Amino acid sequence: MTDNVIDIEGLRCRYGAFEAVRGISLQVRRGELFALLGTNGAGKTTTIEVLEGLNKATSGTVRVLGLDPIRDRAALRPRTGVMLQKGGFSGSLTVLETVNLWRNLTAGPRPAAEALEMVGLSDKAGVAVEQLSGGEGRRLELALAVLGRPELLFLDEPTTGMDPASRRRTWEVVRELLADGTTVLLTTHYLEEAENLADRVAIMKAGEIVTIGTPEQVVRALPARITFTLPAGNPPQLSHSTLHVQADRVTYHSTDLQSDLSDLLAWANGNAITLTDLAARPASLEDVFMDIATTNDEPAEASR
Ligand SMILES: Nc1ncnc2c1ncn2[C@@H]1O[C@H](COP(=O)(O)OP(=O)(O)OP(=O)(O)O)[C@@H](O)[C@H]1O
Repeated sequence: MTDNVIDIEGLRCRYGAFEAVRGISLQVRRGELFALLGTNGAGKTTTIEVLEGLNKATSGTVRVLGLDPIRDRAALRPRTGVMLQKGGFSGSLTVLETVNLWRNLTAGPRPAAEALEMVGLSDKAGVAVEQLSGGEGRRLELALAVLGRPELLFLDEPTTGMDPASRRRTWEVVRELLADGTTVLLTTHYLEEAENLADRVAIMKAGEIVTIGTPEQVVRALPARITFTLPAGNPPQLSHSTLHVQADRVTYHSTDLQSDLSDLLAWANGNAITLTDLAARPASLEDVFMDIATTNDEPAEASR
C-alpha cells in the first residue's frame, strides 16, 4: 500500500486552447507539508482545484487518499479540508453562528470553542463576519477548514492579508495540525512561510515544475551570495564567483564561499577599501524563486 496521500502523474489541464498545467508529476506523503510555489499564473490553483475535484484534468492521473477526486468526491469530502483563496460565507452572521452553521454540515466536528481557540478568534465569536479584518477573515476560513479534523488539508495562500503576528500564529496552528498527523498541501507567495513550514517544495513556472525537493535540496543547487556596497572603483574577479553589479551594490554568486571571501578581504585590506554592509550567506528559497522567475526574462541585475 502506498503512503502517498496525493499522487499526480503527468497532469495536464487546458482552458480552451491555453494549457495551464503541462504534464506535472508529484507525490505528497502522509504527514508532510508540501508547498507548491510559483509565479503568478504558474498553474498552482488549477492543480489544487483538480485535487479538490473542482476542475477536470485534460490528461494524466490524479489520486487523493487513493481515490479519484471527481468520481469519489462524496467519499473524499469528509476526509479533506479546504481553505480557498476566497471564502464563501455570509457577512451578516456572527463568527460563532458561521462556525455552528458549518458544524451542522460536518461529520464529527470539533467543538466551536476549540476551533475558534485554535485560530485565536475566541474573542470575536459575537462579531459579524463582515466586520472582521482581512487577516481575521482568513483565520475564520482556516477554522472552518479544520472543523472536521481532515486527514488532508488544502491551504491556498492561507496567510494573504495577515500581519506578521497573525501569520506566525497561523504557522503555529499549521504545526499543531502536522503534529496531529494531518497532511498539508500549501500554496503561498511568502517564501519565508514555505521555508519555515515545508518538508518539501515544488516551484512551478508556466505550468511546469522547475524544481522539487526539500528546501535544503532546492537551495543547495544555487551558489552562495556575497554582497556589499562599493561607491567607487571596480570590484575584483573572484575565482569561484560570478560578479553582478547594480549601481553601487556588488553581488557575487560563489560556489566556494570560504575561498572567495578570503580573497575578497585580502583585496580590500591590501587596497585599504571599506566593504560597506558586507554580508555572506547561503542562497535562500527566495533566491531560487527569483532565479526561476527571471530566467528568460530581463536579468534582475546587470553584469559588469
Ligand atoms: N477559468 C479559466 N479560464 C481560462 N484561463 C484560466 C482560468 N483559470 C485560470 N486560467 C489561467 O491559467 C493559468 C494558471 O492559473 P492559476 O490560477 O492556476 O495560477 P496560479 O499559479 O494559482 O496563480 P496565482 O499565483 O496568481 O494565484 C493562468 O494563466 C490563468 O490566467
